[in-house]
Amino acid sequence: MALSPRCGAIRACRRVLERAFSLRKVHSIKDMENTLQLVRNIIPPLSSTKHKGQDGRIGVVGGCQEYTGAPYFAAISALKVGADLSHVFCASAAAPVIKAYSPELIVHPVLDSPSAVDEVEKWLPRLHALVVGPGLGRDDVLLRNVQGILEASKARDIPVVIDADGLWLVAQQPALIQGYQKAVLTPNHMEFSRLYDAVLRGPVDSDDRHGSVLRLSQALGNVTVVQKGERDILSNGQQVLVCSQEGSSRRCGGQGDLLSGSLGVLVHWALLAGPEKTNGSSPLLVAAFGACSLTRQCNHQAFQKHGRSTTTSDMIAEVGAAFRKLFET
Ligand SMILES: NC(=O)C1=CN([C@@H]2O[C@H](COP(=O)(O)OP(=O)(O)OC[C@H]3O[C@@H](n4cnc5c(N)ncnc54)[C@H](O)[C@@H]3O)[C@@H](O)[C@H]2O)[C@@H](O)CC1
Ligand SMILES: Nc1ncnc2c1ncn2[C@@H]1O[C@H](COP(=O)(O)OP(=O)(O)OP(=O)(O)O)[C@@H](O)[C@H]1O
Ligand SMILES: [Mg+2]
Repeated sequence: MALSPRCGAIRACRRVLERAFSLRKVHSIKDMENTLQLVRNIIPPLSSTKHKGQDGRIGVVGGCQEYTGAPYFAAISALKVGADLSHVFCASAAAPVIKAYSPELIVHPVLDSPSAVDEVEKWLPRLHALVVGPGLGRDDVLLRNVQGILEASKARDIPVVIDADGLWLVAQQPALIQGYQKAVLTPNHMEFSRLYDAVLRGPVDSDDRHGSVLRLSQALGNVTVVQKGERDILSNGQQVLVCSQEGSSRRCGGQGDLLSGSLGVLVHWALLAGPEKTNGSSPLLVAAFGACSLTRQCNHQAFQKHGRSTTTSDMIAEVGAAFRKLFET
């Protein structure tokens, strides 16, 4: 349908206003430092009176025949950031491989079983957060099971970070997370375009990344969205944050898995701390800002040592030092 000139002008005017609105929210270095302080506020103190599990029991749902690295990266990152226990719920073919990478992960070969939803549901009361999607693949049986796991998690009010092929599922069925206030989506460039197109029925305006993230979050009922990229743009439909922590130009696969695994723990910590500790800001946005900053700092530090040969394993080896530098200053 052709637009009347008046309608076109109104639309252009709206664009300018929206852009100005989102640009106002661009984070200055001072804002970045203030937000990092909020992340510091949500980190639970280490204490000799705590028992195993109190600082986080995280579940990663993903891992199939093709992809075993992604769920490993996410689950080990959760542990390295400070969770006490990290579970992986994966397809049976992936389980021995993931177990062999690390004795520190608890690996459940259940995702392709006919009773997958029940098997995972048994563990849900013991989990603080789920990270859904790293290395999940797009097999229909697995996706159907993950749909059931997401529904069961929502029914129990468990926070969920949705990444990678979990976002593929959400793009097919946005209703799955519509309005769920404890969901955080972490799309890369492609995943964001797919989601945006599915939910808003049109292409992303590449000149207006802030507005696009804001609109997607709003259209999903204020679900928190983290668009990863040269700068990470984060929104809960009300506020837009930008994370431009220095990283590097090295773009090896698996960095997003480090981010989603870290975020699983930080989401749990942020919700436990509550808005008093985040100065009224959304705890989930603060957690997401923390995970983005940490991932980029790991990338920066690993690149200093390894240059072009940097891999995600090198970044994971930097989690402890990067965490101290950003959050324990
Ligand atoms: N070692 C592993 O097991 C890994 C497995 N992975 C898994 O691989 C599966 C597919 O993930 P993909 O991320 O490939 O998802 P997609 O299949 O949606 O592909 C994303 C595509 O977007 C492209 N892209 C990324 N950023 C871009 C940008 N800024 N501009 C233009 N193009 C851009 C990438 O080159 C890639 O081809 C997921 O299950 C994921 O978890 C990845 O996490 C990487 C590591
Ligand atoms: N151009 C860039 N410059 C600097 N950092 C970037 C750039 N693109 C992505 N990143 C950072 O890399 C991390 C992972 O983002 P990326 O877009 O690679 O995710 P992904 O494609 O999901 O990764 P994965 O390979 O794990 O699936 C994020 O912390 C993001 O901030
Ligand atoms: Mg990814």
